[in-house]
Amino acid sequence: MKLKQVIEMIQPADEKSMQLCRRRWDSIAKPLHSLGKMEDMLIKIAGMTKDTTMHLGKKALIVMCADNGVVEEGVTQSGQEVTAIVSENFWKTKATASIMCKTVGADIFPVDIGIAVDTNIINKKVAYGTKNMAKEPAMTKEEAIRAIEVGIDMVETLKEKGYGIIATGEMGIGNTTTSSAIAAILLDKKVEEVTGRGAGLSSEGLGRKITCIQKAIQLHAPDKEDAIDVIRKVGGLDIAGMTGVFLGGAALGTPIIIDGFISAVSALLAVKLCPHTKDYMLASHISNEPAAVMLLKELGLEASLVCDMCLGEGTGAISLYPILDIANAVYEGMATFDAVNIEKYQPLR
Ligand SMILES: Cc1cc2ncn([C@H]3O[C@H](COP(=O)(O)O)[C@@H](O)[C@H]3O)c2cc1C
Ligand SMILES: O=C(O)c1cccnc1
Repeated sequence: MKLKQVIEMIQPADEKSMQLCRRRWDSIAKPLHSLGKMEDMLIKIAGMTKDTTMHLGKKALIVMCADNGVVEEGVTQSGQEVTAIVSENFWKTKATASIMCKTVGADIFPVDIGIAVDTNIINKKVAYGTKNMAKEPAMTKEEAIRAIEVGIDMVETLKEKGYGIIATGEMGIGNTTTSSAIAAILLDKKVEEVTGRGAGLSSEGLGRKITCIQKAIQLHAPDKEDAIDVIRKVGGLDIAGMTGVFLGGAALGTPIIIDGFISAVSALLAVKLCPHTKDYMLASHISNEPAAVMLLKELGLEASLVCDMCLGEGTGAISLYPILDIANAVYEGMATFDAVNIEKYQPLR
């Protein structure tokens, strides 16, 4: 589906379904709201799917994998070749996210949306990596839109295959540099406030990373009000792809789980393109990268997990799946106040 068409399709979440879901939670024989965010998440999902019976179907993780030209500026601890190696390991259940997916009963879909070499994962390559944003725009406007549409199409395909909820993830050496650039622009923050060490960068490297991002922003002056302009000048194909996943989920009524810092940047870009997209997002954890909390605040979303993770790949997002399963088991299986014949619990004043 085309981006323009998808943006037109997106509607706010369904209030009626959320009310009914909340009523069901309140009728269950336990203190009101005693499962906290577990209850809130299911209520939000009911609004997304227009279904209070919580038939989520199969669970997926889409990992958008791409290289970033800016790596040649010495802003990462590892070399670019790591992107392809880890991305292919997702298929072999040898990368962290793939092992976690197997454990929680989710299927992983690694997508080559822009790795610098050919790979054996799902081929949706828009380019062999982006250009170096410190010298020229990372990509063209057409490439940015095509990458967003790859994300939209992935959601459409997975929905047709019976997947009812999708976690977002990414793999791309250098993508905390592109993410920090976008965060600085969208949040109107100083680059040093929103830039961290990514995958274990040295202090010297961190200094180079901050200077490089400042240079790129100064060079291209991205228009804060134009998400596509921001993506194309200082973004990445992986970030654009995840932005498309959020938009596709909102258009098709599929809940999409935000992972850490990089995924939250994509989520905010999607909200900039269409504000109602937020209704279809669940925040999972709070990444250790400095901008993660700021992005969730800007999105107006609260994460359920605090695990000090900062890995990416979707590891935080898929950690939410067992929690949702537990919540759903209680929601569907537990007796109501009427059934156990006790008065509804009223909190003491
Ligand atoms: C072996 C390895 C596996 C990873 N899995 C995720 N990332 C994470 O680190 C990268 C971003 O950090 P930076 O911007 O500093 O390169 C992304 O690929 C992200 O998914 C990894 C990084 C490495 C090195
Ligand atoms: O939170 C993230 O998404 C993250 C942080 C560090 C490295 N890679 C990903």
